[in-house]
Amino acid sequence: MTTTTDPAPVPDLAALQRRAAARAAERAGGTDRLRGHIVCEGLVRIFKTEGVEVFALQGLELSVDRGELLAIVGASGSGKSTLLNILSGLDTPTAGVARVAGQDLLGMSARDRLNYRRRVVGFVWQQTGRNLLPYLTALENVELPMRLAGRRRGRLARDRARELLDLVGVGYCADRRPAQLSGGEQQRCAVAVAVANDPEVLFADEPTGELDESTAAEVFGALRTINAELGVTVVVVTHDHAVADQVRRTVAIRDGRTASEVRRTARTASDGSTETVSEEYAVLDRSGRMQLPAAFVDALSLRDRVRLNLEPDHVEVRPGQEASGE
Ligand SMILES: Nc1ncnc2c1ncn2[C@@H]1O[C@H](COP(=O)(O)OP(=O)(O)OP(=O)(O)O)[C@@H](O)[C@H]1O
Repeated sequence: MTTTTDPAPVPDLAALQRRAAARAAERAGGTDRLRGHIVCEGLVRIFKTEGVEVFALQGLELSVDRGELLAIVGASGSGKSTLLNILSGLDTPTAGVARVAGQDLLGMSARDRLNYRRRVVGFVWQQTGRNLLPYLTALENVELPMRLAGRRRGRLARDRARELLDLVGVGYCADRRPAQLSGGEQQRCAVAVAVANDPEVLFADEPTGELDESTAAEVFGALRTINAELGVTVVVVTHDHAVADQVRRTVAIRDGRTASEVRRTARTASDGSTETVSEEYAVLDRSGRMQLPAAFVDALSLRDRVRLNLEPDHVEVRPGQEASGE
């Protein structure tokens, strides 16, 4: 439904669900796989502090399909937050390509960036206090971004806010302030706030980091619902294995690069039950560079250089020291 004052048609929940179905159909056709809803190519971010340069991202490659639910993992300092800050429009990369929903994040004007942050992407941060305003009720918190963007007002905003709180399972919290909610309830409200303006992509930085296991599962369930019901592409940075194990693809970042990824597929076992098969891949960039898993490097004490042999169906990597020892 649209009011005469609204500049653009505002979809209701049913329309968003239809849009999600259309996106799923488009995905099945494979066009998005080629384009990528989120694309990073050779992404570099250098921080300069007191004359010292820190390479937080060193040529990171990433492609995420429209409607995907992706987890990003990595040790502390590997560059996860730097990546998320860039993708959510809070920070600008030093070099490379970063494109989200067709928008080039390097060439954006300040005005485009504001619009991008209000309408194209939503975020949920680890610190619950960063997601919700303490003096507003849950319902008012969800309404606020709609009012700020001028997208929905009055009754329309209120009804939509209630729908979203219901969708993430915290409709009963509508009239409470954040201090009257548990950590998990606050984060589920934060998910509703983040999707209030129908973003294309939702970024969540450690959204379950401060929660116990069962509460974390509820918050992750809310992200999953948003992904499945509304077709929003969701990227979650997490240390939580329970979260990382539940998504189809987990990308691991090491030293500012995408090092490896785990893909999970469902398979029917011989007894008819469904089992999940996980396969780990190293990520190869456009120049043919890849990182060997740290465990492989340690197991064979690989260092400095390795020997490569091309075999008919694989590439062999052997310690380079053998040659000097001969
Ligand atoms: N504003 C900044 N100024 C200088 N260095 C920074 C800045 N932000 C990040 N870094 C450095 O960049 C690297 C990557 O940091 P980042 O916060 O992205 O890692 P992370 O994987 O998110 O870590 P954590 O899991 O601990 O949050 C680190 O070496 C960090 O010290």
